[in-house]
Parts: sequence; structure tokens; C-alpha cells
Amino acid sequence: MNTDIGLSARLERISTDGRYLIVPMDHGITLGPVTGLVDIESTIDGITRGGADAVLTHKGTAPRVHPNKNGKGYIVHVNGSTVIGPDENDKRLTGTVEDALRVGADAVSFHINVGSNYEPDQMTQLADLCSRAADFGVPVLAMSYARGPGIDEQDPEALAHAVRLAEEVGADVVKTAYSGDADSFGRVVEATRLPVVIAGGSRGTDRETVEMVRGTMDAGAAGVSMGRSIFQHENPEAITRAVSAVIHDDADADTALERAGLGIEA
Ligand SMILES: CC(=O)[C@@H](O)[C@H](O)C[C@H](N)C(=O)O
Ligand SMILES: O=CC(=O)COP(=O)(O)O
Repeated sequence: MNTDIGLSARLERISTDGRYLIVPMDHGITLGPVTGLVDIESTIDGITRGGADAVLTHKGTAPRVHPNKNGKGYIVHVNGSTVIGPDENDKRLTGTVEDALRVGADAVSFHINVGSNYEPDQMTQLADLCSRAADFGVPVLAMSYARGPGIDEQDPEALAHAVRLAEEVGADVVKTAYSGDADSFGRVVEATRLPVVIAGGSRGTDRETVEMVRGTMDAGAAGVSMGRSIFQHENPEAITRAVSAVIHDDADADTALERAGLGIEA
């Protein structure tokens, strides 16, 4: 049976017209119950009302996601590590494609640290995940970071290598870090035919967040998988609305902040 139809139907559930505003909340494993994740139900309700296309969590949180996601997409993340463990870069498997489907996911995601000591194992696991997901027509979001000893995590050449690796092993969408400006990030986007989305990193000001998203879209990327800048915000719905204005309506930073009721001077 041709699973392409399943793949494209599921990609549409986690995006809008090929643009992605994903809010990952897998950080409960990485960081613990930080701001925004304790009452994850109200965060999910706010960000999906604000214009998120999809939310992303580990499989165990699925029962808290479905009643609050307002019909938006759902991605299950399948590896993790903690900041208090022996090595944060050593992400270990936490689930399978079958687990994700069992809890009602539209897609799966997997984190690889390209350049770390764990890259070889993570690359094999990602390639296997892509093969398994393809059997079911399930999209794979590869969170492909440049991380490891001596690696500059914002170096456009390293990021270009990371996103290209994701395409080569069969992912459908790739997330990586932002290089810091639209010109250099354009080289990252050009390195692959996959839709590229950025991670937000640790929370900045509202203006920094929205300008980073503007630069990302100007570089030709497809959107964001932005966690802490959104779920740690005192008003997750408003900051999602601002980010959505840039991604889905091509707004500039001032317009996006105004439309969301956030101060433009921030
Ligand atoms: C907490 C972080 O530093 C993030 O960049 C994570 O590495 C990315 C991911 N969302 C995770 O928590 O594993
Ligand atoms: O899963 C994590 C991400 O996709 C990015 O999270 P961040 O908090 O925006 O870096």
C-alpha cells in the first residue's frame, strides 16, 4: 500500500500551508518541571489558541495533551537526556513509532547531536526511526543540532551539515539552531530540500524572539519548533500569536508584537 497519502495528510496536521509553528515541550525530561510545564494543560490550551500548528511532548504526557490542544497537531518525541545526568548530549531512546501512534501522534521527533561522541549511535537510531516511520506514513521531525566538543553550535557550516544529514537519513522536516542572522541562515536552508525550522533556545525578550523568527523566515525557512521562548512566557498565548503573525501572515516584528498586544519597545 502507498503510504505517501498518509505522510502528506499527517504533515498537513502539523503545519499550515507548508509553514510550521511547533511548540516542543519535551523539556520536562531535559530540565524537569520548569515554568510553563507544571500546568502543561493550560500552556497547551493557550499556545494552540494563539496559533500553534502542533505541540510536541514525550509519550507519557499524551493524556494531558489531547483534551487541551484545540484540534491542532501532535508530535511525540522519542529520545531524551537530563541536564543532571552524566552527559546531556547522550540522548537515549524513550519510545518508538508504534508508541507514538498508540498515543495518537501525527508525527514523531528525534534529537541528534551532530559532532558529539554519541553521533554514530544517534545517526543509526534516526535512520532506523525514519525507515520504521515510513512503513506507517508517519512524518519524522529530526532535531539536528551541531553539538559536541569543540563545536560552535551556531556555525552555519556545521548547521548546514546537520540539516543535510537529516535529509540523507530520510527525515521529513529538520529543526536546527539559528545561526544568528538571515544571510548566514540562508546557507543552512539551502543545504537541504527538507523544510527547515529553528529551535528558539533559552528565552529572550519578546522583540528578540520575534526578530529571530523574522530572520528565519527571511532566510527561506519553513518556521519554528520553539519551546522555552513560548512556554516560559508569562502569556504563552500572546507570544504564540506574535510568532504566528510572522510565520503565517508574513508580518514584520512591530506588527507582530502589536497584533499580539505585546509592547513594541521590549
Ligand atoms: C534544554 C536545551 O538545551 C534544549 O536545546 C534541548 O537540548 C532541546 C530539546 N528540546 C531537549 O530538551 O532535548
Ligand atoms: O525540542 C526542543 C526544541 O525543539 C527547541 O526548544 P527550545 O527551548 O526552543 O530551544
